[in-house]
Amino acid sequence: MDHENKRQGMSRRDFLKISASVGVGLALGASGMAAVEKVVSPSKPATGEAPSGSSAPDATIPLYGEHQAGIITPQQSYMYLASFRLTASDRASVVRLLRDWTRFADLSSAGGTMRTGDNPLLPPSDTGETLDLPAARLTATFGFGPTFFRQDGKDRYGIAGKMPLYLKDIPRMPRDNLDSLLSGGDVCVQVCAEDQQVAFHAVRNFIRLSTGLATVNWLQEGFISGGPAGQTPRNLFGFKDGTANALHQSAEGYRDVVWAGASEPEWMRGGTYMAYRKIRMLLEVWDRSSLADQEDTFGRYKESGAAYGKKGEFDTADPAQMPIDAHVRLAKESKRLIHRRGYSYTDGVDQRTGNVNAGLLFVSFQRNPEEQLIPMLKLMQSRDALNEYAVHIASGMFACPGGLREGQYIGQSLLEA
Ligand SMILES: C=CC1=C(C)c2cc3[nH]c(cc4nc(cc5[nH]c(cc1n2)c(C)c5CCC(=O)O)C(CCC(=O)O)=C4C)c(C)c3C=C
Ligand SMILES: [Fe+2]
Repeated sequence: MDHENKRQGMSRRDFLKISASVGVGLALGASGMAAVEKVVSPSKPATGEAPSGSSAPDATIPLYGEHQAGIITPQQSYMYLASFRLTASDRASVVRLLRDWTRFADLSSAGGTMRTGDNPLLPPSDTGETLDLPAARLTATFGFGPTFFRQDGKDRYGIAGKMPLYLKDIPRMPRDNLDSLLSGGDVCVQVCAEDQQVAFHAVRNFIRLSTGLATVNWLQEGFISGGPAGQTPRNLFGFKDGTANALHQSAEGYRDVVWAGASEPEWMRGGTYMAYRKIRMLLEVWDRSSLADQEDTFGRYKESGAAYGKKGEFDTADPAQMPIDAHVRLAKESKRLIHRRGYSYTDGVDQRTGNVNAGLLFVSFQRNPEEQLIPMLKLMQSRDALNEYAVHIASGMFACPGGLREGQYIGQSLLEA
Protein backbone atom coordinates (compact mmCIF):
# COMPACT_ATOMS: atom_id res chain seq x y z
CA MET A 1 0.00 0.00 0.00
CA ASP A 2 1.45 3.37 -0.92
CA HIS A 3 0.38 6.15 1.39
CA GLU A 4 2.97 8.57 0.26
CA ASN A 5 1.19 11.41 -1.34
CA LYS A 6 2.09 13.80 -4.11
CA ARG A 7 0.40 17.13 -4.09
CA GLN A 8 1.66 18.55 -7.33
CA GLY A 9 1.41 22.25 -7.89
CA MET A 10 0.65 23.16 -4.29
CA SER A 11 3.22 25.36 -2.66
CA ARG A 12 3.74 26.18 0.98
CA ARG A 13 2.23 29.61 0.21
CA ASP A 14 -0.93 27.86 -1.02
CA PHE A 15 -1.16 26.06 2.32
CA LEU A 16 -0.93 29.38 4.09
CA LYS A 17 -3.79 30.71 2.00
CA ILE A 18 -5.85 27.61 2.77
CA SER A 19 -5.12 27.98 6.44
CA ALA A 20 -6.20 31.61 6.44
CA SER A 21 -9.39 30.86 4.56
CA VAL A 22 -10.48 28.09 6.93
CA GLY A 23 -9.61 30.12 9.96
CA VAL A 24 -6.72 28.11 11.32
CA GLY A 25 -3.33 29.53 12.04
CA LEU A 26 -0.77 30.17 14.65
CA ALA A 27 -0.60 32.21 17.80
CA LEU A 28 2.31 33.94 19.39
CA GLY A 29 3.32 32.70 22.80
CA ALA A 30 4.09 34.99 25.72
CA SER A 31 7.79 34.85 24.91
CA GLY A 32 7.18 36.19 21.41
CA MET A 33 8.15 32.77 20.05
CA ALA A 34 5.66 31.31 17.65
CA ALA A 35 3.57 28.56 19.16
CA VAL A 36 2.01 26.11 16.75
CA GLU A 37 -1.62 26.60 17.55
CA LYS A 38 -3.20 24.64 14.77
CA VAL A 39 -1.50 23.02 11.85
CA VAL A 40 -2.34 24.00 8.35
CA SER A 41 -4.42 21.13 7.15
CA PRO A 42 -3.89 20.10 3.56
CA SER A 43 -5.73 17.02 2.36
CA LYS A 44 -3.97 14.07 3.94
CA PRO A 45 -3.74 10.47 2.84
CA ALA A 46 -5.07 7.65 4.99
CA THR A 47 -3.08 6.78 8.09
CA GLY A 48 -0.20 4.38 7.80
CA GLU A 49 3.10 4.70 6.13
CA ALA A 50 4.58 2.56 3.46
CA PRO A 51 8.20 2.15 2.60
CA SER A 52 7.72 2.51 -1.11
CA GLY A 53 7.26 5.80 -2.84
CA SER A 54 8.46 8.54 -5.00
CA SER A 55 11.50 10.61 -4.20
CA ALA A 56 9.99 13.55 -6.11
CA PRO A 57 10.51 16.74 -4.14
CA ASP A 58 6.79 17.38 -3.79
CA ALA A 59 6.06 13.89 -2.42
CA THR A 60 4.91 13.82 1.18
CA ILE A 61 5.14 11.20 3.90
CA PRO A 62 2.35 11.56 6.46
CA LEU A 63 3.17 11.90 10.11
CA TYR A 64 0.33 9.57 11.05
CA GLY A 65 0.25 5.78 10.98
CA GLU A 66 0.89 2.64 12.97
CA HIS A 67 4.59 3.44 13.20
CA GLN A 68 6.52 6.69 13.15
CA ALA A 69 7.79 7.71 9.75
CA GLY A 70 11.56 7.77 9.18
CA ILE A 71 12.20 4.23 10.46
CA ILE A 72 11.41 1.88 7.60
CA THR A 73 10.87 4.77 5.18
CA PRO A 74 13.30 4.50 2.24
CA GLN A 75 16.15 6.79 3.10
CA GLN A 76 15.96 10.42 2.05
CA SER A 77 19.15 12.17 0.95
CA TYR A 78 19.69 14.31 4.07
CA MET A 79 19.41 13.77 7.78
CA TYR A 80 19.70 15.91 10.89
CA LEU A 81 19.87 14.26 14.26
CA ALA A 82 19.14 16.64 17.13
CA SER A 83 19.42 15.74 20.79
CA PHE A 84 17.67 17.84 23.43
CA ARG A 85 18.10 18.22 27.18
CA LEU A 86 14.79 19.02 28.84
CA THR A 87 14.72 21.96 31.21
CA ALA A 88 10.94 21.74 31.71
CA SER A 89 10.25 21.38 35.41
CA ASP A 90 6.96 19.49 35.22
CA ARG A 91 5.05 17.04 33.10
CA ALA A 92 2.55 19.66 31.81
CA SER A 93 5.40 21.66 30.29
CA VAL A 94 6.79 18.55 28.58
CA VAL A 95 3.32 17.88 27.17
CA ARG A 96 3.18 21.45 25.84
CA LEU A 97 6.52 20.99 24.09
CA LEU A 98 5.60 17.62 22.58
CA ARG A 99 2.26 19.01 21.38
CA ASP A 100 3.96 21.91 19.64
CA TRP A 101 6.61 19.66 18.13
CA THR A 102 3.96 17.26 16.85
CA ARG A 103 1.95 20.02 15.24
CA PHE A 104 5.02 21.44 13.62
CA ALA A 105 6.13 17.97 12.46
CA ASP A 106 2.71 17.48 10.87
CA LEU A 107 2.88 20.85 9.21
CA SER A 108 6.34 20.39 7.76
CA SER A 109 5.71 16.78 6.67
CA ALA A 110 2.80 18.15 4.67
CA GLY A 111 4.93 20.86 3.08
CA GLY A 112 3.46 23.74 5.09
CA THR A 113 5.06 26.46 7.15
CA MET A 114 3.96 28.52 10.11
CA ARG A 115 2.59 31.92 9.14
CA THR A 116 5.22 34.58 8.77
CA GLY A 117 2.95 36.90 10.80
CA ASP A 118 1.43 40.29 10.10
CA ASN A 119 2.92 42.29 12.94
CA PRO A 120 6.15 43.98 11.82
CA LEU A 121 7.08 44.58 15.45
CA LEU A 122 7.29 40.86 16.23
CA PRO A 123 9.65 38.21 14.88
CA PRO A 124 8.02 36.20 12.09
CA SER A 125 6.50 32.96 13.40
CA ASP A 126 8.32 30.93 10.81
CA THR A 127 11.95 31.40 9.93
CA GLY A 128 10.86 31.37 6.28
CA GLU A 129 13.58 29.52 4.42
CA THR A 130 11.17 26.95 3.01
CA LEU A 131 8.41 29.31 1.91
CA ASP A 132 8.85 28.37 -1.73
CA LEU A 133 9.96 24.77 -1.21
CA PRO A 134 7.98 21.53 -1.35
CA ALA A 135 7.76 18.93 1.43
CA ALA A 136 10.69 16.92 0.02
CA ARG A 137 9.57 13.69 1.77
CA LEU A 138 10.32 15.20 5.16
CA THR A 139 9.98 12.90 8.17
CA ALA A 140 10.50 13.64 11.87
CA THR A 141 11.10 10.68 14.16
CA PHE A 142 11.13 11.13 17.93
CA GLY A 143 12.89 9.02 20.56
CA PHE A 144 13.25 9.29 24.34
CA GLY A 145 16.57 8.63 26.09
CA PRO A 146 16.98 6.95 29.49
CA THR A 147 17.25 10.37 31.20
CA PHE A 148 13.78 11.32 29.95
CA PHE A 149 12.49 8.84 32.52
CA ARG A 150 14.99 9.03 35.34
CA GLN A 151 17.85 11.42 36.01
CA ASP A 152 20.24 11.15 38.95
CA GLY A 153 17.90 8.55 40.45
CA LYS A 154 14.90 10.94 40.23
CA ASP A 155 11.62 10.15 38.49
CA ARG A 156 11.56 13.54 36.72
CA TYR A 157 8.09 13.53 35.24
CA GLY A 158 6.36 10.66 37.08
CA ILE A 159 6.85 8.23 34.19
CA ALA A 160 9.77 6.12 35.43
CA GLY A 161 7.39 3.19 35.92
CA LYS A 162 6.77 3.17 32.18
CA MET A 163 10.38 2.95 31.11
CA PRO A 164 10.82 0.55 28.17
CA LEU A 165 12.41 -2.79 29.03
CA TYR A 166 15.69 -2.32 27.18
CA LEU A 167 16.26 1.42 27.30
CA LYS A 168 19.82 1.86 28.56
CA ASP A 169 22.85 3.65 27.22
CA ILE A 170 24.95 1.36 25.05
CA PRO A 171 27.54 -0.12 27.45
CA ARG A 172 31.09 1.11 27.11
CA MET A 173 32.97 -0.82 24.44
CA PRO A 174 36.71 -1.51 24.64
CA ARG A 175 37.62 0.63 21.62
CA ASP A 176 35.26 3.52 22.40
CA ASN A 177 36.62 7.04 22.32
CA LEU A 178 33.34 8.75 23.10
CA ASP A 179 32.73 12.44 23.48
CA SER A 180 30.06 12.85 26.17
CA LEU A 181 29.09 16.25 24.72
CA LEU A 182 28.03 14.52 21.50
CA SER A 183 26.31 11.56 23.18
CA GLY A 184 22.94 10.76 24.77
CA GLY A 185 20.14 13.20 25.54
CA ASP A 186 16.59 13.26 26.91
CA VAL A 187 14.89 13.46 23.50
CA CYS A 188 16.29 12.82 20.05
CA VAL A 189 14.64 13.95 16.82
CA GLN A 190 15.75 12.48 13.52
CA VAL A 191 14.70 14.75 10.64
CA CYS A 192 15.19 13.49 7.08
CA ALA A 193 14.30 15.07 3.74
CA GLU A 194 15.31 15.12 0.10
CA ASP A 195 16.26 18.79 0.46
CA GLN A 196 18.81 19.81 3.09
CA GLN A 197 17.27 23.25 3.59
CA VAL A 198 13.85 21.71 4.20
CA ALA A 199 15.34 19.34 6.79
CA PHE A 200 17.29 22.12 8.49
CA HIS A 201 14.23 24.36 8.59
CA ALA A 202 12.39 21.72 10.58
CA VAL A 203 15.24 21.20 13.03
CA ARG A 204 15.74 24.91 13.49
CA ASN A 205 12.08 25.45 14.25
CA PHE A 206 11.99 22.46 16.62
CA ILE A 207 14.78 24.25 18.47
CA ARG A 208 12.87 27.56 18.45
CA LEU A 209 9.72 25.89 19.70
CA SER A 210 11.65 24.37 22.59
CA THR A 211 12.69 27.76 24.00
CA GLY A 212 12.35 27.72 27.78
CA LEU A 213 11.53 24.01 27.87
CA ALA A 214 14.59 22.31 26.40
CA THR A 215 18.04 23.12 25.07
CA VAL A 216 19.71 21.51 22.13
CA ASN A 217 22.48 19.18 23.25
CA TRP A 218 24.10 18.28 19.96
CA LEU A 219 23.20 18.38 16.29
CA GLN A 220 24.56 16.11 13.57
CA GLU A 221 24.03 16.36 9.85
CA GLY A 222 24.40 13.60 7.31
CA PHE A 223 23.94 12.83 3.64
CA ILE A 224 23.72 9.86 1.30
CA SER A 225 23.32 9.40 -2.40
CA GLY A 226 21.93 6.33 -4.07
CA GLY A 227 21.94 8.12 -7.41
CA PRO A 228 18.90 8.73 -9.58
CA ALA A 229 18.02 5.02 -9.82
CA GLY A 230 17.75 4.69 -6.05
CA GLN A 231 20.56 2.16 -5.69
CA THR A 232 22.13 1.25 -2.35
CA PRO A 233 24.13 4.34 -1.38
CA ARG A 234 27.91 4.09 -1.07
CA ASN A 235 29.63 5.15 2.15
CA LEU A 236 32.78 7.30 2.26
CA PHE A 237 34.94 4.17 1.83
CA GLY A 238 33.22 3.72 -1.54
CA PHE A 239 31.29 0.56 -0.56
CA LYS A 240 27.57 0.00 -0.96
CA ASP A 241 26.18 0.29 2.58
CA GLY A 242 22.74 -1.01 3.51
CA THR A 243 22.52 -4.03 1.20
CA ALA A 244 21.61 -6.56 3.91
CA ASN A 245 18.55 -4.55 5.01
CA ALA A 246 16.90 -6.30 2.06
CA LEU A 247 16.93 -9.52 4.15
CA HIS A 248 14.12 -8.29 6.41
CA GLN A 249 12.20 -5.93 4.13
CA SER A 250 8.75 -7.45 4.61
CA ALA A 251 5.99 -7.02 7.20
CA GLU A 252 7.17 -10.20 9.00
CA GLY A 253 10.79 -9.13 8.79
CA TYR A 254 10.08 -5.73 10.30
CA ARG A 255 7.98 -7.36 13.02
CA ASP A 256 10.84 -9.67 13.95
CA VAL A 257 13.66 -7.15 13.62
CA VAL A 258 12.29 -3.66 14.24
CA TRP A 259 8.98 -3.34 16.11
CA ALA A 260 8.97 -3.60 19.91
CA GLY A 261 7.55 -6.74 21.47
CA ALA A 262 4.25 -7.28 23.30
CA SER A 263 5.92 -7.32 26.73
CA GLU A 264 6.86 -3.64 26.40
CA PRO A 265 4.72 -0.87 27.98
CA GLU A 266 1.62 -0.12 25.91
CA TRP A 267 3.00 3.19 24.55
CA MET A 268 5.84 1.29 22.83
CA ARG A 269 3.32 -0.70 20.71
CA GLY A 270 4.44 -0.08 17.11
CA GLY A 271 7.59 1.56 18.45
CA THR A 272 11.25 0.60 18.36
CA TYR A 273 14.68 1.47 19.72
CA MET A 274 16.90 3.87 17.81
CA ALA A 275 20.64 3.39 18.33
CA TYR A 276 23.14 6.02 17.29
CA ARG A 277 26.91 5.83 16.92
CA LYS A 278 29.02 8.55 15.39
CA ILE A 279 31.90 6.67 13.79
CA ARG A 280 34.85 8.56 12.44
CA MET A 281 36.29 6.90 9.33
CA LEU A 282 40.02 7.36 8.82
CA LEU A 283 39.85 8.28 5.15
CA GLU A 284 43.57 8.98 4.70
CA VAL A 285 44.54 5.57 6.11
CA TRP A 286 41.87 3.86 4.04
CA ASP A 287 42.88 5.62 0.83
CA ARG A 288 46.43 4.24 1.20
CA SER A 289 45.22 0.64 1.57
CA SER A 290 45.09 -1.71 -1.41
CA LEU A 291 41.84 -2.67 -3.10
CA ALA A 292 42.35 -6.24 -1.85
CA ASP A 293 42.69 -5.02 1.76
CA GLN A 294 39.62 -2.83 1.37
CA GLU A 295 37.53 -5.72 0.02
CA ASP A 296 38.88 -8.10 2.68
CA THR A 297 37.76 -5.62 5.35
CA PHE A 298 34.12 -6.10 4.41
CA GLY A 299 34.14 -9.49 2.65
CA ARG A 300 32.39 -7.87 -0.31
CA TYR A 301 33.63 -6.58 -3.67
CA LYS A 302 33.88 -2.84 -3.91
CA GLU A 303 32.35 -2.19 -7.31
CA SER A 304 29.49 -4.68 -7.44
CA GLY A 305 28.79 -4.89 -3.68
CA ALA A 306 28.54 -8.69 -4.07
CA ALA A 307 29.66 -10.92 -1.19
CA TYR A 308 32.91 -12.83 -1.71
CA GLY A 309 32.44 -15.68 -4.18
CA LYS A 310 29.15 -14.17 -5.51
CA LYS A 311 28.20 -12.06 -8.54
CA GLY A 312 25.27 -9.83 -7.64
CA GLU A 313 24.87 -7.39 -4.74
CA PHE A 314 21.89 -9.25 -3.33
CA ASP A 315 23.16 -12.83 -3.85
CA THR A 316 23.12 -14.74 -0.55
CA ALA A 317 26.38 -14.16 1.30
CA ASP A 318 28.53 -17.10 2.35
CA PRO A 319 30.59 -16.01 5.39
CA ALA A 320 32.95 -19.00 4.96
CA GLN A 321 34.29 -17.35 1.79
CA MET A 322 35.28 -14.17 3.69
CA PRO A 323 38.35 -13.52 5.87
CA ILE A 324 37.68 -14.43 9.50
CA ASP A 325 37.77 -10.80 10.62
CA ALA A 326 35.67 -9.39 7.75
CA HIS A 327 32.99 -6.96 8.94
CA VAL A 328 30.15 -8.76 7.17
CA ARG A 329 31.33 -12.19 8.32
CA LEU A 330 31.29 -11.00 11.95
CA ALA A 331 27.83 -9.48 11.54
CA LYS A 332 26.61 -12.82 10.17
CA GLU A 333 28.34 -14.79 12.95
CA SER A 334 26.57 -12.69 15.57
CA LYS A 335 23.35 -14.23 14.15
CA ARG A 336 21.48 -11.01 14.91
CA LEU A 337 19.64 -8.68 12.58
CA ILE A 338 19.20 -4.93 12.80
CA HIS A 339 17.69 -2.34 10.48
CA ARG A 340 20.38 0.17 9.51
CA ARG A 341 19.66 3.72 8.38
CA GLY A 342 23.05 5.43 8.43
CA TYR A 343 24.27 8.66 6.82
CA SER A 344 27.74 9.91 5.92
CA TYR A 345 29.04 13.07 7.57
CA THR A 346 31.90 15.52 7.07
CA ASP A 347 33.03 17.85 9.87
CA GLY A 348 35.85 19.90 8.31
CA VAL A 349 39.49 19.28 9.11
CA ASP A 350 41.22 17.96 12.23
CA GLN A 351 43.54 20.91 12.92
CA ARG A 352 46.00 18.73 14.84
CA THR A 353 46.63 16.32 11.96
CA GLY A 354 45.38 18.06 8.84
CA ASN A 355 43.17 15.04 8.20
CA VAL A 356 39.54 15.30 7.16
CA ASN A 357 36.97 14.70 9.89
CA ALA A 358 34.41 12.45 8.28
CA GLY A 359 32.58 9.20 8.81
CA LEU A 360 29.30 7.50 9.40
CA LEU A 361 26.34 8.56 11.50
CA PHE A 362 25.34 4.97 12.19
CA VAL A 363 21.64 4.73 13.02
CA SER A 364 19.93 1.41 13.57
CA PHE A 365 16.46 0.40 14.65
CA GLN A 366 15.79 -2.83 16.53
CA ARG A 367 13.12 -4.34 18.76
CA ASN A 368 15.58 -5.29 21.50
CA PRO A 369 19.05 -3.72 21.54
CA GLU A 370 20.26 -6.11 24.25
CA GLU A 371 19.63 -9.10 22.01
CA GLN A 372 20.44 -7.55 18.66
CA LEU A 373 22.76 -4.55 18.42
CA ILE A 374 24.86 -4.89 21.56
CA PRO A 375 26.16 -8.46 21.06
CA MET A 376 26.96 -7.54 17.46
CA LEU A 377 28.79 -4.40 18.51
CA LYS A 378 30.78 -6.34 21.12
CA LEU A 379 31.84 -8.94 18.59
CA MET A 380 32.81 -6.30 16.06
CA GLN A 381 34.79 -4.25 18.56
CA SER A 382 36.76 -7.32 19.55
CA ARG A 383 38.04 -8.33 16.11
CA ASP A 384 36.58 -6.44 13.16
CA ALA A 385 39.10 -5.65 10.38
CA LEU A 386 37.24 -2.35 10.09
CA ASN A 387 38.60 -1.26 13.50
CA GLU A 388 41.87 -0.27 11.83
CA TYR A 389 39.99 2.40 9.90
CA ALA A 390 37.23 3.57 12.25
CA VAL A 391 36.80 5.10 15.72
CA HIS A 392 33.51 5.37 17.60
CA ILE A 393 33.23 8.91 18.93
CA ALA A 394 29.61 9.31 20.08
CA SER A 395 26.71 7.14 21.16
CA GLY A 396 23.04 7.18 22.06
CA MET A 397 20.01 4.97 22.61
CA PHE A 398 16.43 6.22 22.37
CA ALA A 399 13.02 4.58 22.65
CA CYS A 400 10.76 5.63 19.79
CA PRO A 401 7.04 5.47 20.62
CA GLY A 402 4.63 3.91 18.16
CA GLY A 403 2.85 5.94 15.50
CA LEU A 404 0.18 8.57 15.94
CA ARG A 405 -3.44 9.06 15.05
CA GLU A 406 -4.48 12.53 13.95
CA GLY A 407 -5.07 14.76 16.98
CA GLN A 408 -2.59 12.87 19.16
CA TYR A 409 0.81 14.18 20.10
CA ILE A 410 4.02 12.22 20.26
CA GLY A 411 4.38 10.41 23.60
CA GLN A 412 0.75 11.07 24.58
CA SER A 413 0.07 7.51 25.68
CA LEU A 414 3.24 7.63 27.79
CA LEU A 415 2.53 10.96 29.45
CA GLU A 416 -1.23 10.68 29.91
CA ALA A 417 -2.29 7.06 30.25
C1 LIG B 1 27.13 -3.01 15.35
C2 LIG B 1 26.66 -2.72 14.21
C3 LIG B 1 27.41 -2.13 13.08
C4 LIG B 1 28.29 -1.07 13.06
C5 LIG B 1 28.74 -0.21 14.21
C6 LIG B 1 28.71 -0.92 11.71
C7 LIG B 1 29.62 0.03 11.24
C8 LIG B 1 30.00 0.21 9.93
N1 LIG B 1 29.60 -0.52 8.84
C9 LIG B 1 30.20 -0.05 7.71
C10 LIG B 1 30.07 -0.54 6.40
C11 LIG B 1 29.34 -1.70 6.02
N2 LIG B 1 28.57 -2.47 6.85
C12 LIG B 1 28.04 -3.51 6.12
C13 LIG B 1 27.22 -4.49 6.60
C14 LIG B 1 26.72 -4.57 7.90
N3 LIG B 1 27.08 -3.81 8.97
C15 LIG B 1 26.36 -4.19 10.09
C16 LIG B 1 26.46 -3.66 11.36
C17 LIG B 1 27.28 -2.60 11.74
N4 LIG B 1 28.07 -1.85 10.96
C18 LIG B 1 25.50 -5.25 9.67
C19 LIG B 1 24.51 -5.93 10.56
C20 LIG B 1 25.74 -5.48 8.33
C21 LIG B 1 25.03 -6.51 7.45
C22 LIG B 1 25.72 -7.81 7.50
C23 LIG B 1 24.99 -8.87 6.71
O1 LIG B 1 24.09 -9.50 7.27
O2 LIG B 1 25.29 -9.05 5.54
C24 LIG B 1 28.49 -3.40 4.77
C25 LIG B 1 28.17 -4.38 3.64
C26 LIG B 1 26.93 -4.04 2.87
C27 LIG B 1 25.67 -4.02 3.66
O3 LIG B 1 25.02 -5.04 3.88
O4 LIG B 1 25.30 -2.95 4.09
C28 LIG B 1 29.29 -2.27 4.70
C29 LIG B 1 30.00 -1.72 3.49
C30 LIG B 1 31.01 1.03 8.10
C31 LIG B 1 31.84 1.86 7.14
C32 LIG B 1 30.89 1.19 9.45
C33 LIG B 1 31.52 2.15 10.35
C34 LIG B 1 32.23 3.17 10.00
FE1 LIG C 1 28.43 -2.26 8.92
